[in-house]
Amino acid sequence: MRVVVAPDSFKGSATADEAARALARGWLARRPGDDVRLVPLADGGEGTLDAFAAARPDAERRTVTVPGPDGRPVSAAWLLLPDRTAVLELARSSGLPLMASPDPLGAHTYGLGAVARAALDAGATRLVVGLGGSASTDGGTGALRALGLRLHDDLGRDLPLGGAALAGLAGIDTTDLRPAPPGGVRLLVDVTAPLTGPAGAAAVFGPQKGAQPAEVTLLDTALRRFAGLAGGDPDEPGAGAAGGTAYGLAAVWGATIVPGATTIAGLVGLPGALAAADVVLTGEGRFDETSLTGKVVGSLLDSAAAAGVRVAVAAGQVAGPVPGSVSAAVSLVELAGSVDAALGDPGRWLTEAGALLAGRLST
Ligand SMILES: O=C(O)[C@H](O)CO
Repeated sequence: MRVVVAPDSFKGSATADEAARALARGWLARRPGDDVRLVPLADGGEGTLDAFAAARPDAERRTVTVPGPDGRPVSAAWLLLPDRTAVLELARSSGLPLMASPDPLGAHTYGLGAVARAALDAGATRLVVGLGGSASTDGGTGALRALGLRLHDDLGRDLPLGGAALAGLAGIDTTDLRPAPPGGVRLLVDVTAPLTGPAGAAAVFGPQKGAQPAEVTLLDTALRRFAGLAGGDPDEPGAGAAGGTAYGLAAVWGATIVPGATTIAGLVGLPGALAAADVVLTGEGRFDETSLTGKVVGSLLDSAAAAGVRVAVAAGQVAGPVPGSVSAAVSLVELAGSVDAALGDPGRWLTEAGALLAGRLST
């Protein structure tokens, strides 16, 4: 059988590359004669830079120290390609795992803007920015402020950083905003969520950043206030990515929003790999209905169906009904017996899952 192993990262426990290797090890233990090709994926969130780096060995890797989402310094990597395109990943500078403790109201994206500034200073003429896995719900205002935007209250005072402060926003001043690079800014987004409302950034992703229901309401109101002054299209699919960073960068900096999963899949050669495959083995930390809204596994299900390739899924957890387009699914937590056991040795359980799925798809 010709097998493509194309997982997303298992956030916090295995990179996409580590997951692909472990799944393939298990598969080959059960079916040693198969032709197995590894195509680790990403969707704009964590792992995006690695996916680009693997696909573009000519990229120069740089790092810069910037304020993280809670203000503590972080060292954030980014890539400079020979054509002077810079590739940035928000999760590296402003991601949820960088927080010492959750702060859904105060966490911010200032660090992302500082990385963008460093890339522009280094001569980048075009930016590609992976958005997802953020700690904040600040509409990208932190990033824009690092680039010179001023946000003030009705007394003309600068607002503090963070999403909640936007509830007191009275005016936006772009006088000192650094212009976007001539080649433009492309945002690779990990979700199709709009900025606000029940399917928006605060309602859907606020709770995973620690927001309680009243805080979700406050953040949603704050984002609406920002959108009321910044214009643009808060309903554009993906505007809600990374706590609304996609919206902010699109509305204020003229950035373009594109689906991260399909764009990265194209870049790393997934369509060609699928065309020559019988089975694709994918996976992610949690497989649930949000997986089907622009994430790696959902978009891979669509591509595999179009290519007539069977799909097997290994996920840390499988929640809710498994779609009919999936031939077999395995939960690492069920395999290991508990969340702690699964997280304690992800390589072992991914390998076991690979072997189990090879057995199930043999019939
Ligand atoms: O960062 C976030 O808010 C989620 O990954 C959705 O983009």
